[in-house]
Amino acid sequence: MKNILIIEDDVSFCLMMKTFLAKKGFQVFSAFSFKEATVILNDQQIDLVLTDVRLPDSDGIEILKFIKEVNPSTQVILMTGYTDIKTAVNVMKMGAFDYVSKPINSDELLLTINKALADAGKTSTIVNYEVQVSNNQHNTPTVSYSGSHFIKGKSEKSKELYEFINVVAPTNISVLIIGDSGTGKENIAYSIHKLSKRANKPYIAVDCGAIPKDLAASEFFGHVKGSFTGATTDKVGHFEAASGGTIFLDEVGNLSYDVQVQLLRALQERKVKPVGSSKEVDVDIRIIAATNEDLQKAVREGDFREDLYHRLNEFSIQAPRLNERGKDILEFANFFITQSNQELERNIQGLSDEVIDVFLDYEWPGNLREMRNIIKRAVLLTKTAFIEKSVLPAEMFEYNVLKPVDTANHSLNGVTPMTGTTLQREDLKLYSSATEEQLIRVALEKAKYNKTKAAQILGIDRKTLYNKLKLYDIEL
Ligand SMILES: Nc1ncnc2c1ncn2[C@@H]1O[C@H](COP(=O)(O)OP(=O)(O)OP(=O)(O)O)[C@@H](O)[C@H]1O
Repeated sequence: MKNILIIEDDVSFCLMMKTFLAKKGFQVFSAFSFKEATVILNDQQIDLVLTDVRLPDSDGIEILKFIKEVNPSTQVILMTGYTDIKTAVNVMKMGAFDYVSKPINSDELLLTINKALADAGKTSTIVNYEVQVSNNQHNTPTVSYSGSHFIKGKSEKSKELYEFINVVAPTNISVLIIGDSGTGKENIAYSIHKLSKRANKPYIAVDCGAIPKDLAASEFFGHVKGSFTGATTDKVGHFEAASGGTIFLDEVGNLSYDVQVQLLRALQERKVKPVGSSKEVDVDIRIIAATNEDLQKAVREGDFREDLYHRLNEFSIQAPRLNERGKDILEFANFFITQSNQELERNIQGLSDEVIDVFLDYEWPGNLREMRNIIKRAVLLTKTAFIEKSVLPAEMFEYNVLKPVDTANHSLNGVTPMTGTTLQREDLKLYSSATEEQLIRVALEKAKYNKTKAAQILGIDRKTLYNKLKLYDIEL
């Protein structure tokens, strides 16, 4: 039986989830604060932690750091409202498995938990590579990758991206893929490998954020039996395993300084020495790295070695954000609908016209990963043939209220009504309390602290606004 720890300060919600997961056959522990959680994490062998991103005494980043210190193989899933998506994405960069948006849908949660548990312990993936170029129902060229397919897109940004991929792939030069989380960097790396001369040799993807500092040398270079406590057998490292092929270093900015030194040496000398061994092993690898951090800044601040940076960045590719890919957005949406239909055995036909507008208008801060998650959830909840607005998460509408106002079309004191309608009175009720507080603060700011105007912006009456100011202890 797998052990799950829920960390959530909303007591009734926490208990509700506890009951739900216990019914699904898990052994469930719960904590209402970070402090309580640390006691449980120290005492119990926890397979998966389901945690709110924001707790009274801590936040997602601190929680993840602690968990990874106590037990690096514990999977972490974050629960988040819109205002915390940025934090959730940061925590994912540091090794959390995924995030689920509030309000939580139980089926979606269960799917994510099962996936995380099935994935536990993997810091690298060896991919089977049978590339086929095929056509999906939208006539978009796709490349097969571990049984699923990928879309290239037809927008200018997408064309430019694949031009770069095609140019650099046949060479042996190191590529640094830079881009926000969820933009498809891993897919780009794999496409380069597949189009290279090494296509029939191993492709090994290493999540640098998930490797504990102390084990990094052994993970990369291997070890011999008995070289340290726990080294009960010889182990081949990722470099040796990838020899002849490609190694993909995801989240390369997360490597500790010591490991950066060792990595640089291995890249320069093309030899590695397993921990505890006196023999060096020749390795022939092509290296592709990815980052969603500003590595140049990290270099300036002394956190990332300049020589390694240049070694990795012989050629750089910028992964475009989803909202820069124009009409490709709808192709990606159809692709994820087909994928979710298969996964969930549904038969959703597409997006309603209204949802198409929402999708084209939305910022997609979590890029392709966010779209995949939103569509999976919508496919699960949709009872009709087409996905309607009612099954989209509230954050897709909140986003337009909260995002900076930068075009002339915005009205009503800077609040952007979604798809041409004004923010409805009921809308505020959909939000979780943390988001609601944030919305109120933003509205007040936009209204220059004029309460009547702020109430108008929020679509509530002044009395309700006063009550909420009191509720959230907002002083003006
Ligand atoms: N071209 C594509 N077509 C269809 N799906 C894609 C494509 N590229 C990426 N995806 C999907 O989008 C999601 C995010 O992709 P991926 O993990 O490659 O992003 P990433 O930029 O590496 O993210 P992170 O920075 O968080 O590691 C995955 O579910 C992936 O399957």
